Amino acid sequence: MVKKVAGVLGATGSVGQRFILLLADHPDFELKVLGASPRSAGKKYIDAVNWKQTDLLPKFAESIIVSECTASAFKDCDVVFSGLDADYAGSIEKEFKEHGLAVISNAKNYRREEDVPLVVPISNPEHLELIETNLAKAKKEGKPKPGFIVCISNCSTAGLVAPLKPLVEKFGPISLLTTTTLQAISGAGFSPGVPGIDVLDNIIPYIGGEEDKMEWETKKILGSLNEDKSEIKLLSDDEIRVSAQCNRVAVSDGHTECISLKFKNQPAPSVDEVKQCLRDYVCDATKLGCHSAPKQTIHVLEQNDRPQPRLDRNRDHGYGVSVGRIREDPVLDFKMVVLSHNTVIGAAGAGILIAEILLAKNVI
Ligand SMILES: NC(=O)C1=CN([C@@H]2O[C@H](COP(=O)(O)OP(=O)(O)OC[C@H]3O[C@@H](n4cnc5c(N)ncnc54)[C@H](OP(=O)(O)O)[C@@H]3O)[C@@H](O)[C@H]2O)C=CC1
Ligand SMILES: N[C@@H](CC(=O)OP(=O)(O)O)C(=O)O
Repeated sequence: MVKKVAGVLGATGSVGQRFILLLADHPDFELKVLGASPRSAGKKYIDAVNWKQTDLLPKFAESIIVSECTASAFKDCDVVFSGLDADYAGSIEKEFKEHGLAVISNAKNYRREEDVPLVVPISNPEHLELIETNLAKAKKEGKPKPGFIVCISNCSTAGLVAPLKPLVEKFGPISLLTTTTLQAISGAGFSPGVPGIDVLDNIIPYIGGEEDKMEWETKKILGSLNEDKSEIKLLSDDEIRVSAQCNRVAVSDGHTECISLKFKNQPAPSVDEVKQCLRDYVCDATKLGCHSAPKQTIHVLEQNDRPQPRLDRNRDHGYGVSVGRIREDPVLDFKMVVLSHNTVIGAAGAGILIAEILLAKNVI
């Protein structure tokens, strides 16, 4: 198969660097165009980037000349992944969409737009049907293939919804949900990033905007498409109440979340039924045979002291989510600890898995 041409916006950042690692030797995509700020544009990637990954910079990327983030520089791309700073993503991604490009974005700017799917690929890939509906409509009207934006969720939201989706599918709605996060420093990006003096020997009990994003995005991701697949109906505050508290901790990669939940339907299932439901869940990307899809979507861990970021974040190459300490909660029904790799299934990996799903459906 001829590989699709891919580009990465924000290629020098925390998410951008992860895209480069995950797209090296990818069977479906060939990464040809890298974009970053005017400070980096015109330089060889190796000279523009401050590489911070524990894996070495892949050779193929070293000598690519960094482009400015303009649609003309990316015009030959079948898909453009964005890891842009949100201060700049809004206008750049809009221009790309208007030029007919397919953009899969990590930035928050368009997540709340009605015609933009907000997708965690292991949880709600069906929301991508919104894009298919728009493309079919344009085709029927004899218009050229339109560009589009798909948004990836906030990285903590991705970990949160991963166990919720199978539970809701099997046991019905969740009415109350609380989460307390312990978030890795790579989540704060590299420009400038969290200063060592702030985070070492410390916990920072505030991440700007994060709690609101988790509380809102969960309602869109768990919402459903209307009958003609043209709109996503968010869950209302009456259907689910979500409360998030977010903390930054001195972990390099991997967001941990302590969650508690209550089902609407009572009596609630047993702990064993909850565990079995999570173990049995197979995400659509795995069923479709997507290259990066996790073999096991949710890893249910039985050891009392797991999951731990350093030990568990790379399960299924970071595309799988770990859930441990599943037990009854004396206030709500259950509590558990969830761990997800914030720059893989919470960011770049999610973008690649979305692209693989869109490719399987002939959208890109
Ligand atoms: N890190 C994470 O775990 C997650 C991040 N996100 C989101 O993904 C996006 C990227 O995050 P992250 O990688 O952490 O951020 P970084 O700060 O590490 O990287 C930002 C990128 O944006 C580029 N940039 C900055 N200014 C401009 C400009 N004027 N024009 C074009 N490009 C510019 C930078 O290029 P240069 O190096 O040249 O300055 C860099 O490549 C953000 O929107 C973030 O909120 C979402 C989920 C998880
Ligand atoms: N705020 C997240 C990462 C992020 O940038 O999220 P968002 O794309 O929702 O702003 C973190 O600090 O770990």
